This record gives sequence, C-alpha cells and structure tokens, in this order.
Amino acid sequence: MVTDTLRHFIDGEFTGSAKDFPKLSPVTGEMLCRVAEAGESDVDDAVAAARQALRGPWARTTELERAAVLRRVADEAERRFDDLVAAEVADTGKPVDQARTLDVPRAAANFRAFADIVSAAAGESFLTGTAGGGRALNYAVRKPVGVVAVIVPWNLPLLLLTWKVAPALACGDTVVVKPSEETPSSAAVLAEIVRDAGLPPGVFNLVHGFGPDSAGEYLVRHPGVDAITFTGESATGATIGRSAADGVKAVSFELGGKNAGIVFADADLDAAVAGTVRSAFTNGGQVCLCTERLYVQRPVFEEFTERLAARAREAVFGWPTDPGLTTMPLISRDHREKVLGYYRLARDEGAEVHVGGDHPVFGDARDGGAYVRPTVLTGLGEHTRTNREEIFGPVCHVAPFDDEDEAYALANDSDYGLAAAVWTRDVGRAHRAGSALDVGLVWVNTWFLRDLRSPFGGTKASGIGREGGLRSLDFYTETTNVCVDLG
Ligand SMILES: NC(=O)C1=CN([C@@H]2O[C@H](COP(=O)(O)OP(=O)(O)OC[C@H]3O[C@@H](n4cnc5c(N)ncnc54)[C@H](O)[C@@H]3O)[C@@H](O)[C@H]2O)C=CC1
Ligand SMILES: O=C(O)/C=C/C=C(\O)C(=O)O
Repeated sequence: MVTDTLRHFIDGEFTGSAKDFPKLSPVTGEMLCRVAEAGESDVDDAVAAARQALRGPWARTTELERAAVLRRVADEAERRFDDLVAAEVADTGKPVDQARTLDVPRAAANFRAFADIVSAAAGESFLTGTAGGGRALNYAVRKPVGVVAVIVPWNLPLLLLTWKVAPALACGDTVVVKPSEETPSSAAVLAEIVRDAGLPPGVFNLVHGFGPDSAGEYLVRHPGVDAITFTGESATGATIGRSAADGVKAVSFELGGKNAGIVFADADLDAAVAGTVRSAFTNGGQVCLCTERLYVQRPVFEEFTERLAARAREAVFGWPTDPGLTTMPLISRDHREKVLGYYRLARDEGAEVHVGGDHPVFGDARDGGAYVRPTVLTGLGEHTRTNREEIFGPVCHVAPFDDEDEAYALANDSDYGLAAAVWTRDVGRAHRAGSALDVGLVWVNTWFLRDLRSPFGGTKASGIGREGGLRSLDFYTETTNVCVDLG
C-alpha cells in the first residue's frame, strides 16, 4: 500500500501544499494515501514554470529532437512498467491483467506514436501567381500553441493523460496536467519518468486537486494557459468551455457518450455477443466508448438478449491480482451510489432486469469497496432517463428493431454522438452505417480497436474537435502562413 503524501511536480521538483485530501481504495474503501491539493498559488507556480520553459532550451528543440525525447519517455515508461501497473491498479481497482495489457502499454504507445507522427508530418506550401506575372511562395509554419492545460478523468487515467501529453510535447508545448482527484498515482510516476527521461524542468508540470474551486478551475481560468484539452463529463466540458471563452483559449473536448450497439440478424452472433460483453462491461462500463444502448434485429433479439445476460451472470469477481477477472469495482462509493440509483430508476421506469441490478456481497473487505453487478435491461422506451443519460457503469439496455433505417434512427436519437458498434456480415451495410450514424467513431464487427493515427472524438454533446494523428498536431500547434514574393 502507498503511504506517502503524493505531491505536485512543478519546475522539475516535487512540492507539497498546505492542504491535502485522502485517496480511498475502490476495492476496500481503505485509505491508500493522502494527496496534496493545489491552491491558486501552486497553480500560478506551475503555469509560470510552464511559460518560462517555453522560452528555454525546449523552445529551440527540433521536431526530431523532441521525437527522440518522447521515445526515451516511452522506454522509461516500459522500465517503470510494474510501478505504473501498481499505481493504476491501486487507484482504480482494475484487474492487474487489464492494466498490464491495455492501460500501461498504451501509455508507452502514445509516446512512440506521436514521436513517429511528428517526425513524418509534412508541411503545406503553395506557389501562387502574382499580378506582375511572377510567383509567390506560401508556406505554413507550425509553432507550439504554448502552455496547455491537460485535464483528465479517472476511468483510464494514464492512457488518457498520455494521449494528450505526448502530442503536446511532440509539438513543443509545455503542459500543466491535472489528473482526477480519484486517480493521482500514475501521474505522479509519470512525473518521475519524464524527469528521468531528460525533459527540461517546467516542460511537464503536475498539480493535484479537485475541479470546482480547486486546481482544475484555477488552471482552466488561468490567463497564462493558452489551450485546454479535457476528457470527462459533458457538463464539466460546458463549465470549462465558459472559462475558456472568457480567455479566448483553444479547446479540445472528449466528452461523454450514450453509445449504441447495433446487431443485425446476419451478424456472427458468437462474435457479436463476445464483442458486446466487452463493449458494455470492460473497465466496469467506465469507458466513454462503452455500449449502453443495444439495438438487436427482431429475429435474433431474444436469443441475443439471453446469451448476453448469461455471459453477465457468469461475471468473475475477485481481487485485482486474480487472473481471469471480468469485473472490477467502480471508482468510488459515490459513483456506486450513482450507478445503483440508475438501476433503481430503470426498475421504476418499468425495465425488466435480466441480470444484475444490484451489488454483490462478498463477506470480506471488498464489501467496503464499490462493486456492482453487470446488468442487462429490456422493456424501456427510448425517452426514459435510463436510455438517455450516461450511466458510466456495467449496464446495457437491449431493444428490438426491424429494419436498417429504424436501427440508425434509434441509434441517432441521442444528445450524444461519440461511438457506435455495428455487427453485420453485409459489407455494404457496414459502409452505410459509417455514413448514417451521427457519431465520431463507428466500429464494425469490433469495438475499441484503436489506431493512434486516426481521428478520435465525438459529435453533439460528446465533444468539440478531434485528436489523433495529424488532428492532434493541428490542435497542439498554431500555424503561421508565410507568403514570400519571389519576384
Ligand atoms: N470520458 C467520460 O465520458 C467520462 C465520464 N464521466 C462521467 O462523469 C461523472 C463524474 O465523474 P468525474 O470524475 O467527476 O468527471 P468530471 O468530468 O467532473 O471530471 C473530470 C476531470 O475534470 C476535473 N474537473 C471537474 N470540474 C472541473 C472544473 N469546473 N474545472 C476544471 N476541471 C474540472 C476533475 O477534477 C477531473 O480531473 C461520472 O459519474 C461519469 O458519469 C467520468 C469520467 C470520464
Ligand atoms: O483510446 C482512447 O484514446 C480513449 C479512450 C477512452 C476515453 O476517451 C474515455 O473513456 O474517456
């Protein structure tokens, strides 16, 4: 168990604060550590360090030099693999197996991918005719956008943090990151990693704390911050957007989802069931991409629902170190209360609960934790709160549909527009779904299969902008067009 107080990392040094707060284990509810809470002066110091570093040696690095730094960070992250796994598992209660195969490898991959992307990115140039019959050369120069505030949630803490930090550093920015108050530990290890990889002081700064009236709010409204990148709840995005508007700051928002899955009768049902088990229940359903609304074509609706419920009934609970787990606790007792509240609401709204709808009782220390049972529901109308609001737990409502147009209409009838998973053997339909669905990401016969060069983000209440590949370079840089009259 971690016992120290976790500290901020500002200008290359770990520093404390007058205030701190406890971090509790989602597995047992016991205290894991205390965490320093940044006040306004800590955030001022972090932003000042980041601004100062923009004028230091970091400003003179080339893209290839920064790519080399990113690769050293990836190497160091792999050297500290076990520490990162331990930090991530302690904070979230996720299975060690998952942290070892998804969260931590993806952190190293984020640094390597953006090292490659920034090394290979071509510039833009145009030869332009002039009135006198000569030529002018227009070319675009990418420059760092400046100090970037990176605000991330607790569900995939290291994965989401590095998804933003890596491209920002690749572009020559400096960052002040604020991880979720629920998951401070892997960010603290990352601070050691970037220091040991040779990042100059002030380029990467870390402040801990909460959102409103705390580190998060101080950071996003700070005049020394040039751009804000945020992943989290849509309502929080709206609040941060108001601060950003006051300061005319660039924003990139990856927000919530109420994602649809669509299973056509021609699908490989074994693959569709297995894929939906993943898309609904991975990480305790706490991924913005998770399927919470499932539409199944009528001829296979009953069979599919029964098979999905059977798989949920077989859910394997255990301790994070156990092999073969298919469940994990939610992040906190507060979040468990929210999810159990939705389970009650679903019943009140008239749902049939095929499996779950409650929490397990272990008879050991895990009863102090934040576990719930995976839940499969049917019978609710499209306009119930259960079917419209993001629950962010291991729960999925299944409804029948008759034809393709109806499936897309049902899926699109949402305030959100992040992701969809479509299961079909019909190639034409697979491509039609890509155009018909009003979301940023459509997976066909798979889910959460990522290529870090591709655009990532959502429509409607699910976000503003896209990150990934060249889209990230666009967000994390300013562009100056230079026009030279060549005579
Ligand atoms: N990716 C997603 O779609 C996620 C959705 N959620 C949903 O959001 C709900 C609340 O979870 P939270 O962790 O509280 O999400 P949140 O969106 O409130 O917090 C995410 C991050 O933003 C910070 N933050 C909160 N308010 C802020 C403010 N006014 N200014 C600056 N920073 C601020 C938090 O400290 C945290 O680091 C969950 O129950 C879940 O339903 C949570 C995490 C991720
Ligand atoms: O793969 C990614 O980059 C992101 C995955 C998940 C989220 O963004 C989220 O759960 O918020």
